Amino acid sequence: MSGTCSVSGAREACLGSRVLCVGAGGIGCELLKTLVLSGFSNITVIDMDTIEVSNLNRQFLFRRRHVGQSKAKVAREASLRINPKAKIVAHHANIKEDQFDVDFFKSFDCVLNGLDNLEARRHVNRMALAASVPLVESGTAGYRGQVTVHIKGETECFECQPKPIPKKYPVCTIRNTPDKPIHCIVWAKDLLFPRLFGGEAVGAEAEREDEGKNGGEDEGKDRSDIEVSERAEGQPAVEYGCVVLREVYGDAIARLAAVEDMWKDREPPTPLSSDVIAAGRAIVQGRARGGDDKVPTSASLALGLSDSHATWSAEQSAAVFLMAVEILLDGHADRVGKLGFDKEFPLSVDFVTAASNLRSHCYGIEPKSSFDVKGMAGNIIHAIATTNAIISGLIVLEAQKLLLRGLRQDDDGATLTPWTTFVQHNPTGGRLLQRIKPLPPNPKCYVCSKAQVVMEANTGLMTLGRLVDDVLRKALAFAEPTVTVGSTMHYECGDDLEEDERERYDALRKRSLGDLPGDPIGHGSLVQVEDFSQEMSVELLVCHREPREGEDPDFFEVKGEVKGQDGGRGGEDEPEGEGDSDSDDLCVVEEAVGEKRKGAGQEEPAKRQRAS
Ligand SMILES: Nc1ncnc2c1ncn2[C@@H]1O[C@H](COP(=O)(O)OP(=O)(O)OP(=O)(O)O)[C@@H](O)[C@H]1O
Ligand SMILES: [Zn+2]
Repeated sequence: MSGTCSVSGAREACLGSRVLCVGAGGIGCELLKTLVLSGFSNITVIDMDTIEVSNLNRQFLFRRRHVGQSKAKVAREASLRINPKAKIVAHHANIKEDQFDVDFFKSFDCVLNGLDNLEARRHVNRMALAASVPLVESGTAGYRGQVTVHIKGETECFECQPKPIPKKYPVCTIRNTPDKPIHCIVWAKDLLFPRLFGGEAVGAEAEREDEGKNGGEDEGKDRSDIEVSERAEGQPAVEYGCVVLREVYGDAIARLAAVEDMWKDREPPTPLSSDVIAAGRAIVQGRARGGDDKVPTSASLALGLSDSHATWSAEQSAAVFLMAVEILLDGHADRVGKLGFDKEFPLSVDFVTAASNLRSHCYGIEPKSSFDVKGMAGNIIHAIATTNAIISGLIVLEAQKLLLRGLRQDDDGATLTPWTTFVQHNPTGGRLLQRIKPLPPNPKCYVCSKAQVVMEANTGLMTLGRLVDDVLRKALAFAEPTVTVGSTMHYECGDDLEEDERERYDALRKRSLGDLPGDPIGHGSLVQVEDFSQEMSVELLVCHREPREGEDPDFFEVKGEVKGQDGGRGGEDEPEGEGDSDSDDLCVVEEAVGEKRKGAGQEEPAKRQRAS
């Protein structure tokens, strides 16, 4: 073929292109449907998950009879029914597995993402770069969504811009000075619930302010320090629940309120009155008992509080609290000590709703319904099928342009320009979609431009293990990092290591950077980090410094373009959705926004344009 070809010929070739779809969830299902309806005939789909009942409302390739089956496989069958001529390959697997190596990615003409987590997105970004295959990335959060196009050397990669980090709350706000419902919810979920029913460390949301210390040997140590008596031998669960209420909401809050310094600029909390506790107990004791001995699945339903959108009075909250304590301690005795909050476990939602609302009551904060609490505690942004459908249409449009670009060399390019498109929540000027030109690659990006990464740390304290786990894997998203300084290889991983090598690396992991044999890592060290699975390498410049006052002694800061990705600082924005007039059915907790909207480019267009 010469430099030109007919439009219809190009179109046909475009539709025959090899397309890789990663994810067969909310976006993935819509995407597969749109691809086959548009005539695409050579599709590979990967998803590691099985179908759940909660997927059925929007992942319409799936039916109730498919619950428990592979999403990728069922999505393939359903798409084949739409277009039986298409060739569709399905993998029920994690995209990070070794079988999906760079050669695998090279076998496609474009990659289309319908993922829901940053880790997988970053991995696919690196694989697509290594394979020089264009990537169309997408994400939705409720009514919002975006599609971005990543072409190596031409547009920014997925990791060129720092992504918003998940919101963490200062632990002192959570423990002592809450002023928003979410603070009380995080307290109930991450501190009180584990204290009474779990053996787990506090969850991810209530973090120390001196971040960077979330992991390593200390994990599990940072338990709830809520002081509460143990249940006495033979003590009825409801009586014990009353003791907890008195100690945690009465005595502890009275002690806190007496610390005058704390309340100079804010209202002190009011301890929970014994009347409220007594009224709660009376409601529980007066409830109509069912004839059978079955353990109730829900405390609120057992008390006749069936409207999940209603907010309970303080007395009702006390009743649900006591009821949940009774059912959990007596009905689930075998699991006590191991229970964690789970948005699908109604008793934990009941408990957290009641416990957080009682705390809100003491602090003069508005109460929330169990529906709201479930969303906020479970970090749910309710997915909206229409947004997924719009986004999928846009992905296919961008994919078609990308593929045609390779085929129609006679085109002047104008119609085939890739766009970053945002689906807006509050359309400006009547426009639902807003598009901007993709930015060029960021020369400071360590992923696509090989820029150096600077890490500040206390090299006398930081262990090799922490460097590998928290810096390289977590903050920099390496899958299988190898660490070399000068001529010394300090660390490598992989399944093919000999036993003695593994032992040697395990021993080295415990040593501090400054104490590594051969070429220790100290101020000014240049560390070569390579990941053969991602075909990626970076040079890490280490700057030793002592911790600042009040800082975690084992801090680290990764500087340059990756700042904001170390789970460290920033992100002081107000929680989105909170206080929004339309937040009723859109429970947005910023943790979830951080995760979901990190999807692809996710800043509002106006902000990005200013930045560019
Ligand atoms: N590393 C991965 N490899 C393969 N598939 C992945 C990977 N990470 C995420 N996915 C898939 O991406 C899809 C994302 O879809 P979606 O956001 O609709 O999530 P969901 O789990 O189906 O729904 P929800 O989280 O809202 O209940 C999921 O089906 C998930 O299994
Ligand atoms: Zn980049």
